[in-house]
Amino acid sequence: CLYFIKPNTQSLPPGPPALPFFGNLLSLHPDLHTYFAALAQTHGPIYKLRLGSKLAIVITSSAVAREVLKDHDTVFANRDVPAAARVATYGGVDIAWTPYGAEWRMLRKVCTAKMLSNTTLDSVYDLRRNEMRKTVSYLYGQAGSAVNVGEQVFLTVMNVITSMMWGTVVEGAERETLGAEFRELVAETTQLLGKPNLSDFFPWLARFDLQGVEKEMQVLVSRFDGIFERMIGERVKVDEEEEEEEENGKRKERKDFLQFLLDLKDSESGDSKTPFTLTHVKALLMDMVTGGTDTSSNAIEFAIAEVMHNPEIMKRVQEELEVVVGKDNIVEESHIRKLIYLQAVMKETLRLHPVLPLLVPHCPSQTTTVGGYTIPKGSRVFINVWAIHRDPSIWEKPLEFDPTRFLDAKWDFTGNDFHYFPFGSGRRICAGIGMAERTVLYFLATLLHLFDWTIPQGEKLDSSEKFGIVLKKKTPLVIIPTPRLSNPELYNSI
Ligand code: HEM
Repeated sequence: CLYFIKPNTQSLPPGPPALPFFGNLLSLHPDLHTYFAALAQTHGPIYKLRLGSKLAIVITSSAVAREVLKDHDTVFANRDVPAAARVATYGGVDIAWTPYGAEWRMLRKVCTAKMLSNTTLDSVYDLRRNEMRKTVSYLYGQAGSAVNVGEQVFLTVMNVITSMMWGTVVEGAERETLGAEFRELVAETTQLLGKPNLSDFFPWLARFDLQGVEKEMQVLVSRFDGIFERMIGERVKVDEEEEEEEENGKRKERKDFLQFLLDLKDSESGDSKTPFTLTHVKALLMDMVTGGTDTSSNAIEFAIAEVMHNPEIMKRVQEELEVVVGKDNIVEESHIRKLIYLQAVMKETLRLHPVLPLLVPHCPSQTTTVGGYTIPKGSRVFINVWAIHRDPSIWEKPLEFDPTRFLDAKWDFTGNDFHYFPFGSGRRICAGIGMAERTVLYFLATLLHLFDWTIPQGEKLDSSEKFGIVLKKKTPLVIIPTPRLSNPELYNSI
């Protein structure tokens, strides 16, 4: 009898009826995360959609996510690279899009063991601090007027990232111009990456680039590339000029990413089978500017909006800051580990608004059985972490913003618990967790310690979401800062 109720392991998962040729493409809703969650109510924790000739699998349960990201981690540690992403990353040679294998392992190692390791991140704290202080001083000047917080935070995160990349090369006015150019480029790139592209749904049409997405992306990439080339060129020139000083022992020690990557490229110590090339340097820089900016800044924006929504929570955050940091002091990164409640606020923000709500889609390198169904090689697998984070069978009052659920330290960012994994899990887990934690917590702590925030008269606070490659707030958070502390020096201590 058991034989009959066992799912047929040869069958594909269920799914909504599909049209010939287009499949389910025409009924897709732009807010994919909520649309996918609604379909799961009818079709269950694992279902299929036909997007043109591409098979998409949507996973909406903690147990099935575990099968994919843990039990079959190696098989699913691959990507189905969209045409636009391939162009954006020098042919997909960055960390996020490289297939699972030796090259990816080498890039990941460069990134996590060196560039984004705690030791390296500690060593460039000054750069983060400087940028944060500049923003504080700007906000102080804006006291009483409405400020677009997301824009300011994005700008600051972008400046932090670029100064970590090549902080010691670009200074003064050039920094400002470069920052603005990057902002525009990143916005256009993410927008283009999120645009549905026929080339991805009908791969045999890809070579025609019917919507011109690849062509547009190529233009953006050449602009990025121009900047990367210029930075690398300037760095190499300065290096040569300084060779003499080095002989006299006077050469300044540089510790930014660009220097680290260039040294690595030139060193013979790399793995000879998977050499680290100039293209890799550029693709990694690209990952940093596109992957590291929007994600953290949107998380910060959501966190401030949620805390403002809940005055009791704001009070508790500010009380903790007064105890740990004090009223005549500024927040330093060293305070963060003692800000237990604020850490819970970050976790709860990423539960309710995971900024990559469907992770970065995974792709099995061989046909595999998951949840009793066949997932064919090459399908695009979406894991709806957004829906799992709101699953009422896991979370009590899932729609309520309540940081206390994280106070007993039960959940962390390691991806070991498939009830909570905003950074993903397994081999492809986010490569920038340490950096994201530092940035989000340091920024939140500083902004909430130094300022009270109010909504302009007649405006309403809301924390609704708009789907994109990165989940954003539907309406930007435009709010008024009022200095909380009496010592003006705390606001101008650059
Ligand atoms: C709040 C901030 C952030 C969140 C929530 C976040 C989340 C994620 C998620 C969900 C993934 C995909 C995991 C998967 O494939 O299953 C990812 C991948 C990645 N993230 Fe993040 N991220 C954040 C910030 C950052 C930062 C600051 C950096 C670097 C500076 C970064 C670099 C990367 C890279 C390189 C990957 C690709 C990893 C791979 O494919 O091996 N992220 N991130």
